[in-house]
Amino acid sequence: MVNPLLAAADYSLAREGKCALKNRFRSIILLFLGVVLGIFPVFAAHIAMRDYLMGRGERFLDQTAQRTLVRAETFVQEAIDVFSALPHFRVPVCDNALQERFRGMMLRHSVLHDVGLIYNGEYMYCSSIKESTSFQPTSSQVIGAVDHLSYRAVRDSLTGKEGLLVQWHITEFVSIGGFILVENFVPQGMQTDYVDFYRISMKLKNNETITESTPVSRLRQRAPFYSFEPDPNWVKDLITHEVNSSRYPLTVSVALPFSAVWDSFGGVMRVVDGLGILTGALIMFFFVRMGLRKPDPYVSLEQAIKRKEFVPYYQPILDIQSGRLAGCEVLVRWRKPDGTILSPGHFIDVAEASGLALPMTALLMEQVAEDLSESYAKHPNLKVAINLFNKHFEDLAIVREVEQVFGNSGVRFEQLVLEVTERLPLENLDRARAIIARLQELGIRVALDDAGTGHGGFAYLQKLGMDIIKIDKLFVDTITAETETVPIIDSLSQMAKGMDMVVVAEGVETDEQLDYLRRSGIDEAQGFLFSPALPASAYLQLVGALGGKNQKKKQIPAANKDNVKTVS
Ligand SMILES: Nc1nc2c(ncn2[C@@H]2O[C@H](COP(=O)(O)O[C@H]3[C@@H](O)[C@H](n4cnc5c(=O)[nH]c(N)nc54)O[C@@H]3COP(=O)(O)O)[C@@H](O)[C@H]2O)c(=O)[nH]1
Repeated sequence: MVNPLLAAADYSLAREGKCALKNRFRSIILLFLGVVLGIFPVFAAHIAMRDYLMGRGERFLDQTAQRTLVRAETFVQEAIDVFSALPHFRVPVCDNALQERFRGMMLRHSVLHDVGLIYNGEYMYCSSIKESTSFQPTSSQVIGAVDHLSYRAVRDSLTGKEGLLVQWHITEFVSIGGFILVENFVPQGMQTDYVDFYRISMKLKNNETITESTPVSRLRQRAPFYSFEPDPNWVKDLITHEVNSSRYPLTVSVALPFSAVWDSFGGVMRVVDGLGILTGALIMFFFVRMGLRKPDPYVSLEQAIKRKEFVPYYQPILDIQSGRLAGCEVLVRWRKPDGTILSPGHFIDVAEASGLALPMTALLMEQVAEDLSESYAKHPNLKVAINLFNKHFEDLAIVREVEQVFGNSGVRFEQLVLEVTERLPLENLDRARAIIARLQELGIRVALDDAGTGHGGFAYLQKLGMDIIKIDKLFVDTITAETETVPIIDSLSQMAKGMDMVVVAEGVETDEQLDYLRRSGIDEAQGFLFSPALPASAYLQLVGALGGKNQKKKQIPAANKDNVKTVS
């Protein structure tokens, strides 16, 4: 049969393992987040910059298209203004006077490459330049916005120049024509980052191209004697923008390869990418650090005290001469919100070093009073031992605290034992003595814990005026079946008896140890042989079963055996 009390202790250890697993899971999640969130800024910076550059390219195209269209509209308007000044109500006679007039118009208006009469839309006679100019329509369709006006794309057959022919119709067959050179449409010398990359084309509304200016054609214009190898990439991945004229059947479309915009920002992009990588690395570093960092123990303890997560466990102490339950020692446990139970080894040193041990003890005392009041009021012979820290012996605060907590509780001062460890030296023995004396005045007993392990020894016992001495497990462990004598236990026992002190042995685990201790006259003992530290409910059950005033020989649950142990 498994001892249920030890099973409870095993369960606690299992919970501790579960807690470590949970922390590891948290670290893995944080590391994962670090990697994911760290990569994010690298892409985000790149995409944001791409969008910005795309917008910048589109703005440039829009401006260029608008400027080109305004320029073209101005030219066309100028030609129409010139024609409207002519007497167009009758077919003019091509005489010298008319030719002179056309010549004058052409010279005054640099926009016009030629002006003349057009017959049947085929050629220009009465031209301002020569007797007649023949031209080839490059557009199959004539487009007119107004009845007597029409527009068509043409090329001068003599010079090969492309242009827009604006015609003012006088009769069905005769019209006045103005030949505008489209090379003038495209704004020259635009100072932009992309001047050598964009394509600009002007179309009539029927989609007939009047003119198109490509990076290659512009370069040829600038340096006609060089042979250019057009960059095959310039037509790839084009950003295009189109604007339509509301006055004339004209459309301007501008296109720019995105790579041109991208390349012009190569330096900036490298900086942005670098910043993205840096930010990503910082985020990654932050999360990785968080993932690998253990929570600040001080902060954790402080929060745990506020949330009252420290709870008392009670290890039964037995009178090994009579077999009666003598009381218990309070051993702190950290009950985490997820139910994990941590033993003091995980936090007691930090609590002591940080000073948080004081509020932790205050919290424990309050809970002890709450847990035991009812039961201990019925069993005044039972004691409860509470461990104090060395810092408790620096001022009288502990006396006030004990009075406040237990003064009105069911646990009387006479039932209280306060333990002071010999392991750590007390700073000021006189002050400690005064504090102990005040506690004893109230009826509280004081025990020297871990006796024989520290440097205080006999001096502590004498100077501090202890009531109880607790022999450390270290010495109890040396007792085996073959042991005849353990000098330190025997001498401590004798000395204590001489000073009228009660002797308690700690960490009793075997029958042999129990026999030896009892033979040596040790009064009380605690240890896994009887029971580990128990939660309040289990201890109160035990008190209910064993703690009666007239206890006789009782059965004590064995810790390491399947049967039960009788202490006689
Ligand atoms: N100032 C305070 N110190 C405290 C408090 N609660 C505990 N402690 C000190 O922490 C140390 C570890 O305590 P814990 O893990 O609770 O271990 C105690 C017992 O569970 C253990 N024990 C008891 N019997 C046996 C046994 O038979 N075998 C075995 N292997 N271990 C056993 O010993 C510890 C009790 O030690 P002691 O206090 O010396 O009686 C420990 O130093 C505690 O003192 C607290 O509230 N305040």
